[in-house]
Amino acid sequence: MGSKSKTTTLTQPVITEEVSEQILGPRRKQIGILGGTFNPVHIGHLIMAEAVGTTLGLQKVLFMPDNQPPHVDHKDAIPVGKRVTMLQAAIHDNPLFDLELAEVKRGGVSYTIDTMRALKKAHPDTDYYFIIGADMVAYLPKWRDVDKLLKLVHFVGVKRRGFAPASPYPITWVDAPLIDVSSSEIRTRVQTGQSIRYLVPDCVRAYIEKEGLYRE
Ligand SMILES: Nc1ncnc2c1ncn2[C@@H]1O[C@H](COP(=O)(O)OP(=O)(O)OP(=O)(O)O)[C@@H](O)[C@H]1O
Ligand SMILES: O=C(O)c1ccc[n+]([C@@H]2O[C@H](COP(=O)([O-])O)[C@@H](O)[C@H]2O)c1
Repeated sequence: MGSKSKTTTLTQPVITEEVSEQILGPRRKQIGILGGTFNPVHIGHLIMAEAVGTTLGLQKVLFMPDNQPPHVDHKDAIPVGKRVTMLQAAIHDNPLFDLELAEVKRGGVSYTIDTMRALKKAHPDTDYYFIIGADMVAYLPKWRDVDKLLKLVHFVGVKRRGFAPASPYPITWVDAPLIDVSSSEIRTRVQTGQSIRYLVPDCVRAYIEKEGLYRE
């Protein structure tokens, strides 16, 4: 007769999270941030955020619309409120996703270093994973104070057609479905009367139609 092994099933945590934090100090949070102009938000943004959040086991992925992007001519942009409305509608049914309005509230040009300094000061117990497409990875050397920014966030790269997944900086590449969609393509399609069904969530498509966005 072999000896019987005894299995114990724990139905209650041995110590509560509160007690654990008293002993070990505050538990660090792992939060993703997808910054962008979202003019408009499209399925590429949603799929990359879902892939990074679930692959890295992040507690949240925050979608952070910029007020004014640092590197592009902003004349074509629609009012920030409309970009935020579309973003809010697009992410509302995913519990992993949330909106971060720090840059909109601050106003002016949205340099990421300014934003991340403020967020780290407000949430010192959080590790931030700043998610960028391969086009932005290629552009990183031109970001303001990128060396200082690298000490505040982990950069997570997602591949994008036409851009090599390579960088002199320490980037964590996450394998996400390759989605060949861009906001500029959506704007052009609307302007030229082509369908954007399935390229943006239906609520976003309805809003673009109702508000008559991107026709000019
Ligand atoms: N299809 C995609 N695949 C991977 N990354 C993407 C994709 N679309 C956007 N991104 C990334 O998401 C972030 C925010 O992008 P943004 O809001 O500027 O959209 P965009 O499609 O690049 O816009 P535009 O065509 O107007 O330049 C950037 O880091 C960008 O690289
Ligand atoms: O800080 C910078 O110098 C900087 C330069 C280019 C882009 N960014 C950020 O990168 C994110 C994606 O930018 P964009 O223009 O592709 O939407 C967005 O959060 C921008 O604020 C930041």
